[in-house]
Amino acid sequence: MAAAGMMRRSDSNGKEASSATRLQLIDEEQQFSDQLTGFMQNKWGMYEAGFDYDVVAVFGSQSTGKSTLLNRLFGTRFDVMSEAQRQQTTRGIWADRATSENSVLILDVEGTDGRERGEQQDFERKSALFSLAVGEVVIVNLWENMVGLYNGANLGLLKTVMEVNLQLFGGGGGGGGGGEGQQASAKSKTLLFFVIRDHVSPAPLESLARTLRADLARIWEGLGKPAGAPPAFDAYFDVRFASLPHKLLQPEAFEAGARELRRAFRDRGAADYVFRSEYRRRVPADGFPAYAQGVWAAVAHNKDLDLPTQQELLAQFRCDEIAAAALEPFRAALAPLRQGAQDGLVADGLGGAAQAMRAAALGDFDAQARRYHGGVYAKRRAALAAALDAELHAVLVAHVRNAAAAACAAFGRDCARAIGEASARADYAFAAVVGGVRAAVEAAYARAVDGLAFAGAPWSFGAEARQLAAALDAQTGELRAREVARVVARLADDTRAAMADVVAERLGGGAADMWRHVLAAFDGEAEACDARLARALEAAGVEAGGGEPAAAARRMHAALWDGVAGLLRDESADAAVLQRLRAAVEDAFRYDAHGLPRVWTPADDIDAHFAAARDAARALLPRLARVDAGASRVLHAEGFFPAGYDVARTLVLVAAGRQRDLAKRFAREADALFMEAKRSVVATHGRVPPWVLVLLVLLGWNEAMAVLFNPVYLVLVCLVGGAAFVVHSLGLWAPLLRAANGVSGIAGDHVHRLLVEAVNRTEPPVASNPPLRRRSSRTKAKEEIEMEPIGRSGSGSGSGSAAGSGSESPSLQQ
Ligand SMILES: Nc1nc2c(ncn2[C@@H]2O[C@H](COP(=O)(O)OP(=O)(O)OP(=O)(O)O)[C@@H](O)[C@H]2O)c(=O)[nH]1
Repeated sequence: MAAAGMMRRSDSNGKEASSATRLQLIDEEQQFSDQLTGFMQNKWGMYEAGFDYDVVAVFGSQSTGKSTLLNRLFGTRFDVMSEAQRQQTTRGIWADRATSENSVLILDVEGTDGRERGEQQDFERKSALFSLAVGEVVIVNLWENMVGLYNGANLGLLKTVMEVNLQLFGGGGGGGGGGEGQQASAKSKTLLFFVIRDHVSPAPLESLARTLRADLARIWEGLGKPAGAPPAFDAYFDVRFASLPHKLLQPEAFEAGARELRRAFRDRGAADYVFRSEYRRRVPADGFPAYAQGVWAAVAHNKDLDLPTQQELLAQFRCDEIAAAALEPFRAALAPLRQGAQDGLVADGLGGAAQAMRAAALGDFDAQARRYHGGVYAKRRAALAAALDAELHAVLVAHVRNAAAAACAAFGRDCARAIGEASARADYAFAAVVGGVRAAVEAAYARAVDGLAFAGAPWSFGAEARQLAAALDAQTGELRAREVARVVARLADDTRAAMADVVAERLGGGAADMWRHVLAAFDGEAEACDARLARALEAAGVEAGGGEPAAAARRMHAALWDGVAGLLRDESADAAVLQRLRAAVEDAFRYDAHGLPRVWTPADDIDAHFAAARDAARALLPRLARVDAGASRVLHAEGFFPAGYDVARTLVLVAAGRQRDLAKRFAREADALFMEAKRSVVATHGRVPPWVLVLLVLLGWNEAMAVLFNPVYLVLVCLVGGAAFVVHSLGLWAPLLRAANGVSGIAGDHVHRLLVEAVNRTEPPVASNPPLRRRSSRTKAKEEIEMEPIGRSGSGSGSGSAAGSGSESPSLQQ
């Protein structure tokens, strides 16, 4: 288990006071600390450094002053062995940040010779692999007296460093990937910075450096190189040398040398500045914990440490983390937009917001993830973009559909309003009104979807725009059809109104050519309506010459004729037809050729006149019963009506059955007319002869004088005369006579019954001769009048004259 080496007390291990900023990255049990991320974020402040940080490790034999040197150079607080106790202090690998402004991570590696031989070689190799994989500068710390002595430990350490370096960076640079980090790591060089301690001999540093270079060359020559690996030592390493005086014997010189050396590690502007970009491993600081852990995991388990693979794994891990982090604020910002879209709202400026959200998420991702393995970064970025687009597109599509639905609703609503307002105006044009509304709603839709199909987005919403256009086209078609239907209905109403007078006049006249006039008027109206419809269709935006105008014209023709046919049916109702027949027979029978009323005389042949008038009226019935369509230019024209329109059905106004019924009813009414004529002859010419009047005067002279000279009689006569005058003036003679007849009949019957009873009382009844019930002649006549149908004399067609002149007219006999 990893352990943080924080707050160690000097009394427990003989070290100096510990610092809270150092971390035992790899402990004695070779466990990797799980606190590296926390240290980088919170204690060292390096997590956001990107590539702008450096890693330096120190190698060397145990207790050769490595920790002391690091603390001098970088201000770290690594444990330093107490000079009194002289025991190993650094176990595993410790890490701390330099106190300089530059972000420098220092790795204090356990000294060689610190363990048993087998264990030592194993850990030495592992720590070298790890340090070279994550660090760019390796400080090799050694005593001056060890230089040139072919000390086994130092030779072994250098050999190990070169071997693992070849393992890591040999072989042509490892796997590809093309990313920023991958390219850099494949070409990374390592700086071997030899610090010769206790340089007290007169041998100059250059001499010591030459010796060490010769050792390095000899070791390099003896190493087996991977196939394809650059053979030159310089392809992998830069080498620098420095020496420090003896710390105890020359403390001031030591401190001065340490300060000078410190400057080389801190001063970025110095010509000999140690940390150069070509040494960097190009692992982003925020990925360093995962990278270092992955490297150590591979090293600790003796797996092949393939840095490109490690960097790729790191990139995958970190890119996923970064993508997840980038998605969070994106989803938070998208949530209200999604809710609005689900609620059917249309948001303003959604395109800009969507683009900004998408760009922000990708920007957040790019800012961190682009430092990682290029191939992985590109894949993860594409995956992130796809995830963003999927979520964004769902919201945007819903939004676009809301906008389209709103546009359709607004189109229907605004068209109805605009048409209602404009249709009463003289310059009303359907196409212009609807076109204006459509332009407005399409502009509103365009504003709503503006910017939604921004650059880089894999959608265009062209299909939605086409669907909206199709929906608006369909709505326009429906509105246009309603407009045409409205125009057709108006034309039909106008035509019906215009034809009403013509129909009434012509059918009332009943002339033989009445249908020619009626249908000529209809033809004219139809032609006028054709012209009006053509203008209306043009205003409605219906393309001339297509099938639609012709179809509309056919529908209009049907509507026109339906209206007129309805008019004709109204005029062909039973009462109307009877009225026309009655008027016809009256006109012919009652009026002479000059239009003067006839006064019938006994010399007139009433029967013949009546028969002629009745036959003429009867001839009118079949004429009224059916429209003579042959008189029209258009009714039978090809294509005048829609297919399937049954014009023949509309031509029949009075069916055959109705005709027969009407003929009967007309005959009865005509007979009444005939009877009236007959009575008028009797009334007019049935006068008392003059000699009868003279005889009456002579015979009644004495009675007249008696009345005149008797006041009682005179008053009685005056009263009776006055009453008679009143009855005559009021036309009450007929009912009075009927009442008198009734009374007299009843009285007669009563007297007759009394007489029979009296006779029956005086004479025994004769069984063979039952008493006869004799009807009075008056009652019998009355019953005959009531029972004889008045029209019987006239109902016999073809025998009108015989009926008129014979005994079939009881009223005449009376
Ligand atoms: N002679 C000499 N002694 C030194 C020098 N620097 C440090 N020392 C002493 O060497 C001893 C070990 O110092 P450390 O810095 O702990 O050495 P180290 O290599 O880190 O030790 P380990 O971590 O145990 O391997 C201490 O007692 C130091 O005082 C030096 O330059 N010369």
